[in-house]
Amino acid sequence: MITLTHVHKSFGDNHVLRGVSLHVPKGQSMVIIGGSGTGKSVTIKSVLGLVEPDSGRIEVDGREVHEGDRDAFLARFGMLFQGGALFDSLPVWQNVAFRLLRGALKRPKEEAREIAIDKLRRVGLRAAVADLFPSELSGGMQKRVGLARAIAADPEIIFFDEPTTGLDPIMAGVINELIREIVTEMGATTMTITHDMTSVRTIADRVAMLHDGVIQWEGPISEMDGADDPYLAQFIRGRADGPIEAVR
Ligand SMILES: Nc1ncnc2c1ncn2[C@@H]1O[C@H](COP(=O)(O)OP(=O)(O)OP(=O)(O)O)[C@@H](O)[C@H]1O
Repeated sequence: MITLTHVHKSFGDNHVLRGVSLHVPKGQSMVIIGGSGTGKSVTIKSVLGLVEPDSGRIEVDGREVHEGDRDAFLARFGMLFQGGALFDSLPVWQNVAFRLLRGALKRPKEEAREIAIDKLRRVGLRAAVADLFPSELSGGMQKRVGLARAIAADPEIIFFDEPTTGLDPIMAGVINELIREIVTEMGATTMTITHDMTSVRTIADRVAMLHDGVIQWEGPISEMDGADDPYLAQFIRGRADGPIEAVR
């Protein structure tokens, strides 16, 4: 499980996180929503230890993220980056097996390739795709490859950063369904950032809305539509009128 307690982070005079407290129970899928620039990425980077908070605590399974061995800590995470973030110079299978070919999770090359092909199949891609290069794939296929890479090392914790950005609505739906299935079958603890309300409804067990540097609302997806928080209501219905200032 992941617990953030009163986390603050500023960049110069930009006070982004102003006391974020959030608990992600083990095996649950937490989706973080909120306007552009509200600090969703900064929150996730803080959990990964890529951004150091100015104050507050972040614990994974009761342990401060900055304590202990960094390699062993990062080996527990999988990450699907915004835009796929594949290496153009590497064939697909080496992208998928990237972390199995080096570092704490290193395996023999043949085994790493087999795992990559197995994960590609899991996300609906045939084995022949393994030897293509990312530039030869459509955006939807690249997203699947990114997903296969995120799950390659069977991580306990997975982060999804805008998993459907740039995809058409049907492909976005396919990726959302795939993420939900995989998360359920792996029993992974996940945090997802998205602006896509369809993703929220497909992927989330719980939803947290970040606004003005704090978690404005948090609860199970089943309670989201009926919640009487005016900020949440405005955001999920995409209304220009409400307490959140829309800059036009
Ligand atoms: N390394 C950094 N240095 C300086 N400012 C930063 C840095 N990282 C983030 N910020 C600032 O922190 C704020 C929050 O950024 P963040 O990327 O977390 O927003 P977000 O909620 O993920 O937005 P979006 O939905 O647009 O991706 C922004 O104002 C951004 O400029």
